[in-house]
Amino acid sequence: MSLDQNNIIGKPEITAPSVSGNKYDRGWAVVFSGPPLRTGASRLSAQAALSVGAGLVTIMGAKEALQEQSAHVSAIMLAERSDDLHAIDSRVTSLAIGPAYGIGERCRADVLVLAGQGRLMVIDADAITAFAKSPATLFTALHDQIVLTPHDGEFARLFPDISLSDRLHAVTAAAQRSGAVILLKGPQSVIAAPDGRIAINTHSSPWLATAGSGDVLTGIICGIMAQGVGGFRAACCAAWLHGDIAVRFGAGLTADLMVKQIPMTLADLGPAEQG
Ligand SMILES: NC(=O)C1=CN([C@@H]2O[C@H](COP(=O)(O)OP(=O)(O)OC[C@H]3O[C@@H](n4cnc5c(N)ncnc54)[C@H](O)[C@@H]3O)[C@@H](O)[C@H]2O)[C@@H](O)CC1
Ligand SMILES: Nc1ncnc2c1ncn2[C@@H]1O[C@H](COP(=O)(O)OP(=O)(O)O)[C@@H](O)[C@H]1O
Repeated sequence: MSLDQNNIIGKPEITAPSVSGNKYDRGWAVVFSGPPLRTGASRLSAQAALSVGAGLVTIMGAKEALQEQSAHVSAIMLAERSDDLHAIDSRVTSLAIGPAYGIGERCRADVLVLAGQGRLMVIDADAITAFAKSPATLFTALHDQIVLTPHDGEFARLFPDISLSDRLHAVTAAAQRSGAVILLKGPQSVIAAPDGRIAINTHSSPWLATAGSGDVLTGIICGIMAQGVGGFRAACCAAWLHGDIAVRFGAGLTADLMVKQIPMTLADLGPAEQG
């Protein structure tokens, strides 16, 4: 990934798997499932994470939710969550929580425990909204390898006093306050890190604005992170790739189709270096 003098994100590079490597070398992403009848969003995230190159992807959730997930996925693994989220396998390299997760106390507790593990992580959707009344509690648990991916409504819930009239300023202030990377979604998504780095993705199309699109973005970030890419860079690369899918596809794009387009988008990033 490159940035020009205006901090506009350029085409990312991908690293090909090593000839002697195995799937664990490409990382292991865990995506948290929503409850029964709300499992689709996390499934989109998990499918995107796998397609973008994570070596393994697990959907973790309650047994009833996994029974629903199991009717739809094959390569993605399913794991029943235990009450103690500290017990997640130490080989897991990235986490994603939020898409259709529910916004109750369980969500807040889970986010805080997971954020405290120091892993690369994406916090999206309900996992943002759940902290609307207590953003400071969330911020105390965050670190600079966590990416928050709010749309404007979610941003206003966490940062009600930060005006979105100047989006670059708003995202910079939010990253500094939260201690995490902020990816503010929109026609031109803006990404800022707590250390002051900032980037803008202009490679996009309005066809990206469709239900579940943000859930796919969350999965792309998590899948890139799984492979060892840090939070800011993973967010920038993912925003470009997500936009590229829509630029190529145009009319009729749906979130399900976005996942299927990921290999085509990656194929055009070559020639890949061997990792
Ligand atoms: N296939 C699925 O299962 C899908 C599940 N989804 C889940 O549905 C839940 C609700 O997500 P939503 O984002 O729809 O709703 P939110 O709960 O975030 O609230 C939507 C409201 O936020 C405000 N808002 C302000 N700016 C906005 C913007 N740029 N985009 C959207 N809303 C904006 C509007 O008042 C809007 O009515 C999340 O858990 C999400 O993950 C959605 O991602 C859609 C697809
Ligand atoms: N007008 C637009 N042009 C380009 N991209 C857009 C536009 N509006 C929204 N997007 C993108 O579409 C995605 C919508 O995500 P989100 O609001 O989380 O939807 P959902 O909750 O349905 O998944 C984001 O990646 C955002 O950047």
